[in-house]
Amino acid sequence: MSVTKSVCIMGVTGSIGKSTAEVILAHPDRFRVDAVTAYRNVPELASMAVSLGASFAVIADETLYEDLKRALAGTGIVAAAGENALIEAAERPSDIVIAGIVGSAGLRATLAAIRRGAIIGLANKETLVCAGELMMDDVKRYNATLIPVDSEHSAIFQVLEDNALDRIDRILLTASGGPFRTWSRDDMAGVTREQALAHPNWSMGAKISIDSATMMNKGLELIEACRLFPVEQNRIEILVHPQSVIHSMVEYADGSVLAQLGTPDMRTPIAYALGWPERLSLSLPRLDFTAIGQFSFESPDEVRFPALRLAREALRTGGTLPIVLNAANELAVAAFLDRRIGFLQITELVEAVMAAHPSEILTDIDHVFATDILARRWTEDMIAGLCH
Ligand SMILES: NC(=O)C1=CN([C@@H]2O[C@H](COP(=O)(O)OP(=O)(O)OC[C@H]3O[C@@H](n4cnc5c(N)ncnc54)[C@H](OP(=O)(O)O)[C@@H]3O)[C@@H](O)[C@H]2O)C=CC1
Ligand SMILES: CC(=O)[C@@H](O)[C@H](O)COP(=O)(O)O
Ligand SMILES: [Mn+2]
Repeated sequence: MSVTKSVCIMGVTGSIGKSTAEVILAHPDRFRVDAVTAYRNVPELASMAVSLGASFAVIADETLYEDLKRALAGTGIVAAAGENALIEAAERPSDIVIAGIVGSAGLRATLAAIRRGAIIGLANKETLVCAGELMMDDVKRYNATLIPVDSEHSAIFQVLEDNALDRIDRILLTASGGPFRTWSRDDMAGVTREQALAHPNWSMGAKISIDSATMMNKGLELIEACRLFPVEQNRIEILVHPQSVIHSMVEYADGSVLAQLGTPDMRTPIAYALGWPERLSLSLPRLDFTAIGQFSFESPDEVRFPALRLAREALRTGGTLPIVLNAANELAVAAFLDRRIGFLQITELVEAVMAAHPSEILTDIDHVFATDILARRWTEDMIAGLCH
């Protein structure tokens, strides 16, 4: 007989948040939702809080507190707002916190969940890029459990044998290649927001969709993998696999390669994290191998996709450089989505900000937040310079 687990969903109005809600609603006997959070989308937050039967709902933008209170009037759900309320949501004694906020904005709340020893289903990869080593230290210190939700890292986690890190020869981190996998740099120069948002296999939020198009997503995932599974950087290979069916693979010392496969649907890794250490049942379409016909593989092209080279450089250099890479990328992607800069300028900006600001040794978590703020300022100045 399984116990009912309580869940906090950070970023419930987003793509990960909604997929999490679907898995939970399909298993009403297994889960109870305690807290839900969003940034600015009050109507969706209120409606999801009600349909999920949550007790506590947080809107991160403080100016929207009264709107949320009004939207929840008569429901018995407590409304709260602001960064401290996000932390409060993560600190409430739920069994599992799904970290589904986008960007480094999710870091304080994820740390709060770690520091109370929670089980965290981590989708919010930018937190590991910015503060990975400090986060992993805290996971150990506070006896927390981090279950990766990012599909590739979930795959690696699922095929990782106990205490096997020293018997791993290679981790093969698969990449779809994004919508411009076969495009030349010249052709990429003119792509529109709509073309860049149209991922060939996955339906996701705007920021990660653009990251997939520049392949910065794979760069961030490389850093994420090094933090979660501490093997040397050169043992992690990025492998382009346009079908997105093999979600990643681990090659062991005896030459055996273990892979996790599935349809490209985030409900599978989310269900794995929610159910862990058990597997939940999910009634999703199954893989039809004869319909797929063939799997193909390619090497990544770091010339057409410089984000891969930049992420490797940030990882190799370490210190504050991954924070600078991430902050510059977050702002550059937002500027592209606002049609203020072109597609190729996203990685050009990241490279310029990284080059202009040498890395420092990372001291503590306050240093992470201070660097994030500074790097955002530098990037904003560069974007303003480009747009005039
Ligand atoms: N989508 C996917 O399939 C996958 C996503 N991921 C990772 O998961 C994370 C979430 O991605 P995704 O769901 O696509 O993103 P979405 O943009 O769809 O959703 C983001 C969520 O975070 C909230 N949010 C945004 N900014 C802030 C902020 N400053 N403070 C607090 N909350 C905020 C949004 O609220 P509001 O709606 O009010 O703006 C929304 O609930 C990302 O880190 C992404 O890289 C990883 C693998 C797959
Ligand atoms: C679903 C998921 O995990 C995404 O991170 C996905 O990997 C994006 O696809 P790319 O392989 O194109 O980056
Ligand atoms: Mn991924």
